[in-house]
Amino acid sequence: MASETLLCLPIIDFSNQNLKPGEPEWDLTRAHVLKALQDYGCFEASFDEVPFELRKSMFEAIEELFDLPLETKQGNKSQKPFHGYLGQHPTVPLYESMGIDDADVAAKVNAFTEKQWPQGNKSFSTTIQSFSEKLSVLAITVRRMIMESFGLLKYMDEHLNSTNYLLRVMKYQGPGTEEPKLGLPAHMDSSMLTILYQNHVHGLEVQTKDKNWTKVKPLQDSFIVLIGVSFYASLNGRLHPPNHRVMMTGTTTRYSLALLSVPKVGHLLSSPDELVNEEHPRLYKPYEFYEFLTFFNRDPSQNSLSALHTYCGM
Ligand SMILES: O=C(O)CCC(=O)C(=O)O
Ligand SMILES: [Fe+2]
Repeated sequence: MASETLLCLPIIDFSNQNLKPGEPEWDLTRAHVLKALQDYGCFEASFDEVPFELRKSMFEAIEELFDLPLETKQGNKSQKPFHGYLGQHPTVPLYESMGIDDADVAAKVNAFTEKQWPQGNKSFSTTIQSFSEKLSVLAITVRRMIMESFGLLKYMDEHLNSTNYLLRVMKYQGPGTEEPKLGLPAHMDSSMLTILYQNHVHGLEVQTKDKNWTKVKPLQDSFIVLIGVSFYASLNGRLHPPNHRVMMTGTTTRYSLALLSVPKVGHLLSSPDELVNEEHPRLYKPYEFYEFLTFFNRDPSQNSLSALHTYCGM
């Protein structure tokens, strides 16, 4: 379907100092979050806890990483599907990406950095860790608000402790034409929650409920928050993850990053009984995220929700 429309996602401000559970501002913001996720599965977030200088350093760090020789980048391998180096794929020639697991944990980031730069690169590690740690606060806030909205307070700690943070960094080459070319195929994120941040080059498109593909052009300072399939399953289908893709035009390189809240190895995902009733029968049997990802990885071209249904649907 042609991409013609421009989508102005709801913009929600998380910079307010009074944004604390129990405060009126919190309740108001939580209502906006719920409405945006019900309508689109995603929204734009402004969040000034990540300083401007750090955002700038982050793109410099990512560029430096992608400028390394291909063999070095390909050395970034992982047992976990979709975590290591991805790129040089004939169907998505513009796309390259790498994953840094536990990107908010200094020791883990250092280990990644040492593999890429055996001689060391302290500023890369510091930038990645600091950015991820600061941005994870936004992920926690949004997840708290979602859990509260569905009356799941008693599961809050378990939910927040059930994930770690994977940072995926992306590079999309400009195709050198004004005719849009596929940067990243349509998909839903398997994560619990995803927070995207991009340089000045647009390209993200989201499929709305009426099935139209619409361009998302976030403000320069905005993050895009999307709900993932793991949250959909944990909420027994209450919030739907958005289908999204990247389309590229022109000659400028697009850099983007995604901070993914992903279920920890061994954690069993299941929806609380409170969200199961006659109107909402249980959708999935409890499942382990990485076992599902391994199953999904056998045919990543399939829709991840139908893959989940095949894997553990009731
Ligand atoms: O580059 C983007 O803006 C989107 C990336 C994305 O959807 C993903 O990594 O799952
Ligand atoms: Fe995505």
